[in-house]
Amino acid sequence: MPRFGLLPTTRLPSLQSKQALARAIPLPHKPTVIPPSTAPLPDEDESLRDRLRRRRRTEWKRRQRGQTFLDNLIVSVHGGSGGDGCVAFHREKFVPNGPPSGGNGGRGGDVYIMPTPHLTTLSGIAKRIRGPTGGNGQGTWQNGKNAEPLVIHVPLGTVVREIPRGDSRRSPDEWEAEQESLEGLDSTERVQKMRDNRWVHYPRFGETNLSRDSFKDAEQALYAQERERRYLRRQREKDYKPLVLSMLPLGARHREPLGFLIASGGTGGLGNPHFMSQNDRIPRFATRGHPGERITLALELKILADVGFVGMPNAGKSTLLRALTGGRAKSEVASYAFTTLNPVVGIVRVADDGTFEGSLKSDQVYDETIVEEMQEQERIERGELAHALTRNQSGQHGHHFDAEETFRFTIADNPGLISDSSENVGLGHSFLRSMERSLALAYIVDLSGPAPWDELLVLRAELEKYQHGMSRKARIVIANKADLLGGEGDAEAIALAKSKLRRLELFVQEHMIPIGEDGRRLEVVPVSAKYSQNLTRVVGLMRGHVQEARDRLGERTVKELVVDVDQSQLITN
Ligand SMILES: Nc1nc2c(ncn2[C@@H]2O[C@H](COP(=O)(O)OP(=O)(O)OP(=O)(O)O)[C@@H](O)[C@H]2O)c(=O)[nH]1
Ligand SMILES: [Mg+2]
Repeated sequence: MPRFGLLPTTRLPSLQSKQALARAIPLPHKPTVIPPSTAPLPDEDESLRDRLRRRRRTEWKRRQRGQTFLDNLIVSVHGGSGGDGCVAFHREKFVPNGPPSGGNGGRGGDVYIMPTPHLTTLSGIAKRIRGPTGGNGQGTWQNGKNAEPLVIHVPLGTVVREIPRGDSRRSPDEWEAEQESLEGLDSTERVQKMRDNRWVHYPRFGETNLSRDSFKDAEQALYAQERERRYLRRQREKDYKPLVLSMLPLGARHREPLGFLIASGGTGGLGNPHFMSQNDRIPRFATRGHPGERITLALELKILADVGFVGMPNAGKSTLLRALTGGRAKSEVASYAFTTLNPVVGIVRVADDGTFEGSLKSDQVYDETIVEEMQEQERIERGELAHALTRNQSGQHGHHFDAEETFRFTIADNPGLISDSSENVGLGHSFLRSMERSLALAYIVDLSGPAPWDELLVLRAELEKYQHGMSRKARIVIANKADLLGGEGDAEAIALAKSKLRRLELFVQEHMIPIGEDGRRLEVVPVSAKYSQNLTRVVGLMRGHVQEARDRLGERTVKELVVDVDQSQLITN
């Protein structure tokens, strides 16, 4: 017996509040196996404090008026310098003049860039990034330690470009930096400084070394190597292509666990045994570590989601994203406005028969994040998760769907748009820039609100104010929270709900711009994101629109949008 007449399936708990819901959903319980925990459950105060904390963060973000959504950043990256080689001689009882025994320096840390799904903005990335320095060599042939690599985590959809020579935003590379540091010095001082940068001498032997032939030969060889390295590096710069870190959400596996190498660390210096020769049995010099590669990158966050959600705050965009991705996309859900502060991208995986990953768990309720966290905490307290299998182990999710999946598209859940967002009210609209290239947009409105049709007008106006013609990308109107209509299932309430939906449909037919030349109107789909109802229809429609847009764009443009990462190695070592 349906509780309301708009949606096909029902069986909803009758709920007045989130606390009631937490009690209403029976959780499997094993009291005989695990004794009840004495740890206190999260109480009302705690949840209130948490809620306040989250709200304060939102308020702060609002005061920034969208400026903290950083989608362009120039970063100067230095690979770590190599460690210095060591000048030492072996000392042992009864061996008065032991052989040279200085160890080599360790390699400097390489710097990698890695697309990471849970990041949504570039604002956490430092503008100057330096890999760790390698360890210095030590006596008794002890080589210095190689430094750990450093990984820069960036959001998916980040485009990485090297800033070319001649651009004022570019920082000097390792050779240019040295030249700058020598400016204003006379020629003797320059030579002296360059030697200091390259050589380590045995104490009090600096002067003597300079006059020895073995040192002069070694110095010449070192400069020749440097020239060759610089030549190869400059050659390689010509082949740099932008690296688009966006293929990965579409399921590509990481080739390298650390991401993509962007700046190699410098090699370590050589210890004094390396310079032993016929002419010099006791070399009293060693080389310093080489500086790491320096590169200036322009990072641009271009979220290349196929479908972008456009809706007012609290319409349920984040809940819908979570329901469509089977809970994989972690977008925060709460009952206050502007919960989502940055766009979040999720992947919808669809099988041939129209089922999608999110529809595998039919009775799943996607509630507010805080409620879900409380429920999870309760389960942990009861010890239920102690032996729980992971999602992949239990086969409910993930690889299990791989065989059935025939189509996938990405969705971007955006912050709420309100009237005058274009005047930078609310969170502003800077995030829309990341959606300009979405293939389609979906309006999300709250069907339980007093006038969902007015929401549509505001949303369309804001899109148009941002970019003329942008609202033409809208393909579908999702009328969410349909479960709140229909009262207790009485005929009168159902009739009312139906007439409200009908009114919304009529409004869309009369006032919203038709899609394409054939005059097709936006389709209105009533859903309940929270209880995953009627979502198969939404997925079916979105799939059609994405497919259509991809076909229309043609092969060439799609390739431009999604550059194959394999072909665009930024560094070709
Ligand atoms: N009853 C019901 N409540 C829903 C549904 N979808 C979302 N909600 C609730 O609506 C509130 C807002 O949901 P969100 O998903 O955070 O909304 P949003 O559009 O992402 O909001 P912002 O991020 O602030 O723009 C939460 O309290 C949700 O639990 C639904 O289908 N039915
Ligand atoms: Mg949200």
